[in-house]
Amino acid sequence: MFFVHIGHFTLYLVAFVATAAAFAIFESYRNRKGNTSEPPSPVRLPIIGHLHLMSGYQVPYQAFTELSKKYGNVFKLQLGYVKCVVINGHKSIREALVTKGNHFDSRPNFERYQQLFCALAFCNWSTTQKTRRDMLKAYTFPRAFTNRFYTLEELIAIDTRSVISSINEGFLPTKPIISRACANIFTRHFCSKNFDLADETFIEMVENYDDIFYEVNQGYAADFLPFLMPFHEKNLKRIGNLTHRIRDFVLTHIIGTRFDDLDVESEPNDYVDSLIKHIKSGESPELTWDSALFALEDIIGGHSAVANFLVKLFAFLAKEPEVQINIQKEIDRVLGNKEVTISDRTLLPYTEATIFEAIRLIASPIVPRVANRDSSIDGYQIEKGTVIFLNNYDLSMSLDLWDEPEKFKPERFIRENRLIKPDHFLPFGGGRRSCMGYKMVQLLLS
Ligand code: HEM
Repeated sequence: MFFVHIGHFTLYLVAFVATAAAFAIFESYRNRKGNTSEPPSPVRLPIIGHLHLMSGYQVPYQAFTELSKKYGNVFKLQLGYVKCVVINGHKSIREALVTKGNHFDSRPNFERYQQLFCALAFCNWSTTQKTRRDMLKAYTFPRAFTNRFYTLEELIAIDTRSVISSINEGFLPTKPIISRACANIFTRHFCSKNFDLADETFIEMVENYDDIFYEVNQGYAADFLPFLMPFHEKNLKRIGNLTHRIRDFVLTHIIGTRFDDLDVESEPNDYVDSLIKHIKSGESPELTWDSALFALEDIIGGHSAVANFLVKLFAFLAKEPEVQINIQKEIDRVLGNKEVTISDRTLLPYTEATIFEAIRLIASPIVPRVANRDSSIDGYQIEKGTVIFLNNYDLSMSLDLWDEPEKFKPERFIRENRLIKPDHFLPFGGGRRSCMGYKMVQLLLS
């Protein structure tokens, strides 16, 4: 009887071990395709998955950095209904942005973004997106010492003088003045349209953009758990209304009769001309007037990014009197009493380094990507459709990459009186979806 019992027990044990082994083999087979395996992942909760791991941090990217200490550079998170992979570390981030940039060039399809005009930044990669980017390049990356460059230099100088005189007159708070000046530089540069900075309709347009910019930068649990979206309905309606107000402004005060008036044979004067010319001459790929307007609205909205950055830059400088003195000394030494213009940028490495340092510390996130096919990063398998978070915060703040990363030290970007940009400094992303405005940011901020 005892032996019979032992026999049954042994049989159960063998069956259990065999089942467990089969399961383990199945899991490992499921996790391995070729020589890649699935990225590690923390234990997840039902429905919310790993969303709870984001709580207690100012920004999710701080949570990603903490998790990377336990799970390594590439790990998997289930954020509500959305399958995500977080990528940390210079080598892996470069692999996703550059080496396999064409595998990770799509953007997440969050319902909230559909309500905002994110035509350029939140669409998937396509020939239309490539064309829109190519068309923009002439304006966002004006070649040095060309007519377009000098025109931009002149209009930046005019609006900068107006900001300085408003500040000298004690006009406070400064953010609205800076935002309006930046918006006017953008409307003049991309649309050849100058506005009176005190014009009520123009001011309303600038405020609407600022509101939308704030909204785009918020992360909602509802992005990952769409059943929560009804709780945001009122706010989304409000934001939707702002986008309509901006469309009205663009059509009435910027486009007017330009679409009908443009002679397709003529050279485009600005970005609006380029868009209209493309549509009217039926160039390929086809661009609808609606999507062209979205792209235009998106690019005018770039002024909010610059204005918000400038305000943060001034806040850093207010806390760093030493840096202010160094900048002033550099300008006095190099330019004397001459007004600083964008052509002088390269002569002022310390001033440029201050801008880099502020950009590093702000560490704005790289807009999430989506894998457009089954691929891999650092040997880990990434499934098509996975949302990819590239942890730029880690690159900007890592103790391994920067000396005293919490401190504001522009001199870290200078070697032998020359500006240097380390390879791991990627504040504008990289590859085919990199920031379209980074050159303008550098020109405007200097
Ligand atoms: C300090 C200011 C700015 C920062 C830190 C910044 C940073 C970024 C980053 C990290 C991305 C994502 C890149 C990637 O996925 O690899 C991006 C995308 C983009 N940025 Fe900026 N940006 C700034 C200002 C601007 C301005 C002024 C403009 C417009 C003139 C602009 C236009 C764009 C566009 C159109 C995209 C989407 C490109 C695409 O998806 O194809 N940005 N930006």
